[in-house]
Amino acid sequence: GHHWGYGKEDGPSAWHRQYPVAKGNRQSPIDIIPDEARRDSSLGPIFLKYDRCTSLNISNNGHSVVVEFNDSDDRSVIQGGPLDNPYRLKQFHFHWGEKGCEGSEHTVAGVGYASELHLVHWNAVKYKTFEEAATAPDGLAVLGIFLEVGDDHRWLHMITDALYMVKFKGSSTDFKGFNPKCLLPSNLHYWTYLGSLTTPPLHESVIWIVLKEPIVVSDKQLGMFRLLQFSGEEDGRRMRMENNFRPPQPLKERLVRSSN
Ligand SMILES: CCCCCNS(=O)(=O)c1cc(S(N)(=O)=O)ccc1C(=O)O
Ligand SMILES: [Zn+2]
Repeated sequence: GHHWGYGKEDGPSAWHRQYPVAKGNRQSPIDIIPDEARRDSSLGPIFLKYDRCTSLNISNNGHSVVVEFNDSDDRSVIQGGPLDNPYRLKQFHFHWGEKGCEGSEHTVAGVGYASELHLVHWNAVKYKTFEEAATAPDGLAVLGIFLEVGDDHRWLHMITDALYMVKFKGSSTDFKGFNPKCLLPSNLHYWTYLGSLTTPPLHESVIWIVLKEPIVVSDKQLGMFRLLQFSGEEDGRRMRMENNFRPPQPLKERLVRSSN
């Protein structure tokens, strides 16, 4: 149908037809140029208070694999840095390529990583629901973490071991007790800028916080993500889930700031 995807006909270059904001002034991702980012001493550290986080399920939504969290209270929040309020963790998901040199959404001085993890948070102080926050200019805060290929990641297997249960679009399974703190790099230095969702509806509602230090995962672990399918179990054509990333968008009048 006329649903969006990552193929030739329904991919990022076509999204503007149904989502004109795709050509807006604060679209994501972007190419981050470290030398042009403004070091801002007023930017404090970010704090991830995930200790009481409650993961619920892992699912294949036809675009990525998503782990959802209980966001009915402030049990798991991100705060500090560029944020004026604590933002509640709602879900995390990944974007990846078919080979190691591309797959991330943000790039750094033109260089892509093999994958990018997005932890999506929403401003429950100012907005009553996630849906309302998702359309507000300061409604969402997404923490982006680059994945590069190297040794096995000691905790990522908890996710890759579950992927066979969500191979097809629309599948979901319980996924309790997972704390995404285990997916963070040792150093939380970041770049931050005002942007958007990187998938339709592309709302310009995201304060992006992109960590400078990637985490390391093995090609075998990344390969498990490529066993997922964009398509449903009954769909005739098999569609391997890979290259589910939007390319960098024009920076326009924006400034990227850097924590120390
Ligand atoms: C009310 C409409 C909200 C749609 C966005 N939902 S989301 O969880 O923030 C999201 C963010 C992103 S992204 N890459 O963080 O902008 C990708 C997918 C989704 C999703 O819908 O699964
Ligand atoms: Zn994303």
